[in-house]
Amino acid sequence: MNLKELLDGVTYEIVQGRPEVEVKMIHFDSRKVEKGDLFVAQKGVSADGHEYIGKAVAAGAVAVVCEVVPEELKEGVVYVKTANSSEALGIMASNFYGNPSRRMKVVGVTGTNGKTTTATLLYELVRLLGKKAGLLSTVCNYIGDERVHATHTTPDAMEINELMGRMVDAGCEYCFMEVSSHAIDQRRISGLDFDGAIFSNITHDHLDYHKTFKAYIEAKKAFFDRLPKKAFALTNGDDKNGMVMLQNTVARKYTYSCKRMADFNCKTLERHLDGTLLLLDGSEVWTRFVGDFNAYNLLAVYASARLLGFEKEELLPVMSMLVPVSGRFETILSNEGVMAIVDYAHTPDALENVLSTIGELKKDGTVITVVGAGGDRDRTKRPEMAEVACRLSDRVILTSDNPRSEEPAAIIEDMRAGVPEEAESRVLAITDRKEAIRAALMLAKKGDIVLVAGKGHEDYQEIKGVKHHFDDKEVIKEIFKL
Ligand SMILES: CC(=O)N[C@H]1[C@@H](OP(=O)(O)OP(=O)(O)OC[C@H]2O[C@@H](n3ccc(=O)[nH]c3=O)[C@H](O)[C@@H]2O)O[C@H](CO)[C@@H](O)[C@@H]1O[C@H](C)C(=O)N[C@@H](C)C(=O)N[C@H](CCC(=O)O)C(=O)O
Ligand SMILES: Nc1ncnc2c1ncn2[C@@H]1O[C@H](COP(=O)(O)OP(=O)(O)OP(=O)(O)O)[C@@H](O)[C@H]1O
Ligand SMILES: N[C@H](CCC[C@H](N)C(=O)O)C(=O)O
Ligand SMILES: [Mg+2]
Repeated sequence: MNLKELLDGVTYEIVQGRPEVEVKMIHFDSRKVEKGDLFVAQKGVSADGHEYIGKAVAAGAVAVVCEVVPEELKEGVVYVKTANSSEALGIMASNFYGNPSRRMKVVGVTGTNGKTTTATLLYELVRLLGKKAGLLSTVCNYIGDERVHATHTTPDAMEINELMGRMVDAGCEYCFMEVSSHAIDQRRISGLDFDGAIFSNITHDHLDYHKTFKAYIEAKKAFFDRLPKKAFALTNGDDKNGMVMLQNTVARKYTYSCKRMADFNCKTLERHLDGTLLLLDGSEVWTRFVGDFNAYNLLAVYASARLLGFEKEELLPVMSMLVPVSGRFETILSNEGVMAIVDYAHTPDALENVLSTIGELKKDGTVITVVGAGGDRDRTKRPEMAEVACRLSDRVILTSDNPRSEEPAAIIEDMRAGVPEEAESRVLAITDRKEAIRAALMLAKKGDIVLVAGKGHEDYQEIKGVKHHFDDKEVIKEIFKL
């Protein structure tokens, strides 16, 4: 494709050369550039791509898109200046792959918690209704039935469009995707043609990246601000910041709520450990999901499907067929009657929701929580997570999550700061996650519940740059001898 076609929709200025040059591939990492490629220089968190323009050109780049043009220009290379390279990259990535998002109904889900659940259930729902669909999510990406390994919650702009292009080729009519706040801020989604956006909730997370809660809200809101008129903007009316998302959008605005008047409503009628009876849009529906927070996810799924044009009568029976996503409130019962629950709760709010749910549903017996916090991520959530765990469980074992580049013991110390004095005797710290899980399961007696939180579906533990195989469910089954 030639550079001029690629730049369609981008505001730019040609500083040197002619835009008719043929481009083989687009890269934003100089280390991947080969002869005939285009290099896009963007400012990142730890580096600035502009410093690698020389390397990219030396590797054979025929064109460079950047915000600041280098002082020395190499002859024969086209230099393009634009105000925001990441924004330009999104648009060019879409053009490069033939704008696949315009050829499907694309719905994005944003929010601190519930993105994977909501996006995955929408994907499952339309497939149960006989439609072909794709999914971009934390756990796994899907092109119809085909699984594609996921490295991010929202992939980079090139990968998004490459995957969407394959979805279109496979005949997918729908694409559901998680939209992380990092992705919005880094413009990984710019250039995409959305048909709908869903906001689940916003609570404490990612302050390492966004710095303030206000900036975190603004990042999420920017997704709604940039929606086209034809799209629906569906927000959680019960979240404190739900209406903020709709303030400046030109999209069609809708709300969902379990507590007040809204366009779509739901009420929990009965709570059980194996499911929940809901009053959804005025009709009783049995669902295989546990926890009031899942009523919100299911309501968002139902409302979105209605806004995509599906009828209530065809939707309700299928809502009962949906099953939980891997690593979200998954229960494993031992032969001795101890129940382990694996859940991906890795924020204070998620932990609070899951533990409150367990508290409401358990009969007698105690609750033991095994929890850690990720390294190289928001430090300020660590003591809050420990506080919630202590408040809502009888015993707590603090352990490692993905320490990444940090010292596991130091992360546990950060968590310890949130342990109230009264709870100290109920808290243990065991750095080795497997030993921590083993200790909790050994302490538990018949009727007790052990929550293993934070890693859910993950099948690895990242320590100092190396991903070691680790799977909470596998470990539990091994210790339970199942
Ligand atoms: C903090 C963050 O989000 N970083 C993402 C970002 O990288 P970065 O900004 O650190 O890049 P950088 O290293 O500063 O480099 C800046 C630029 O120079 C280029 N460069 C760099 C070195 C070089 O030799 N040559 C070169 O050209 C880089 O390619 C880049 O374009 O852009 C990269 C490419 O898109 C991402 O892979 C990377 O994700 C990192 C690995 C990551 O861990 N991200 C997490 C925090 C994340 O994105 N999480 C969210 C989910 C969060 C949630 O809601 O739970 C997600 O969507 O997955
Ligand atoms: N609607 C919700 N509100 C609050 N907590 C939720 C909600 N849905 C799920 N949770 C909790 O959050 C955890 C993560 O859920 P899920 O994977 O759906 O969220 P996510 O937004 O995709 O997370 P990530 O940011 O890591 O991609 C669940 O295991 C559960 O503990
Ligand atoms: N998408 C989230 C996942 C966190 C999962 C938890 N296990 C951790 O490693 O902190 C993040 O990158 O912040
Ligand atoms: Mg997710």
